[in-house]
Amino acid sequence: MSEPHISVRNLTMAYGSRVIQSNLEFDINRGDIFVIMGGSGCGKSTLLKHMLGLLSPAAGDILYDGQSFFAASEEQQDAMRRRWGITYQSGGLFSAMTLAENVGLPLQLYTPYSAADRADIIAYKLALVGLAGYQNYYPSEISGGMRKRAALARAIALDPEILFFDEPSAGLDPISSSLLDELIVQLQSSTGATVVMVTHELPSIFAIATNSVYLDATSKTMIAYGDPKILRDHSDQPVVRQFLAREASSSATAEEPS
Ligand SMILES: Nc1ncnc2c1ncn2[C@@H]1O[C@H](COP(=O)(O)OP(=O)(O)OP(=O)(O)O)[C@@H](O)[C@H]1O
Repeated sequence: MSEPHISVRNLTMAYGSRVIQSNLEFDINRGDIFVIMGGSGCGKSTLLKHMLGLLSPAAGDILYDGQSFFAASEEQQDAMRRRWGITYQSGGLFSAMTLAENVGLPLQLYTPYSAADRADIIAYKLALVGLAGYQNYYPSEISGGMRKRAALARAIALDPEILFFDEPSAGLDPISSSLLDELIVQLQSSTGATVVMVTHELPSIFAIATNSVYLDATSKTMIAYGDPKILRDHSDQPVVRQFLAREASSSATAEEPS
């Protein structure tokens, strides 16, 4: 079996002396659509920030293709980051820039492409997310679902090997949300990228996740790891089964199950 794309090794995360999660240990394989799950405040975003190298572990490490991120030099870390595409909950588009300028920004910053080549790549990436011809629109002129897709076009501008999402469908209606899910699956299969996402949305979790981890706020560690459909039916942890079997309609507002 090939080396895991991402390995979380004995990771403990803390803010000062307050431990959020400890002893996290799991792998994410190349091409997985991996979901970080758990109740409100359990540490999902904190884990994502560690994976992005924005926070340093209290203990443990995260390996990319077998290489430690936190033991790597700044130069090596930059090279690793260059292979990632990130979309944040808010979308994170620059409101004063057109979609073409937003998607073109990473190309301008990190590639030697000419303006004409960049324009071709921008058109291609916008078409991939269903926004062909929207180059000259500003974020405020398009819908929330379109803004999320534009942010995704920007995230894939540099052909990332890993795509990170923080609550990709937050604030979207169910139809836009399921369109975004379909798009994530399509992009994953056409690019072979590994996808890592934090989400509460059960429909998304069951529609697209190939693997997952469940972080428990009470015991402050992971209590489940695997395909969410299998965990829903067979986890030995009642709290995990309950989390995954709750009514889909309540998923947007669900708090941690007691
Ligand atoms: N910068 C910070 N400094 C101190 N504590 C923080 C900081 N950010 C988050 N926390 C705390 O860490 C815990 C985990 O937060 P985190 O945002 O990672 O959880 P989450 O699972 O993503 O939550 P949610 O599902 O509500 O978004 C929470 O108790 C939160 O209050």
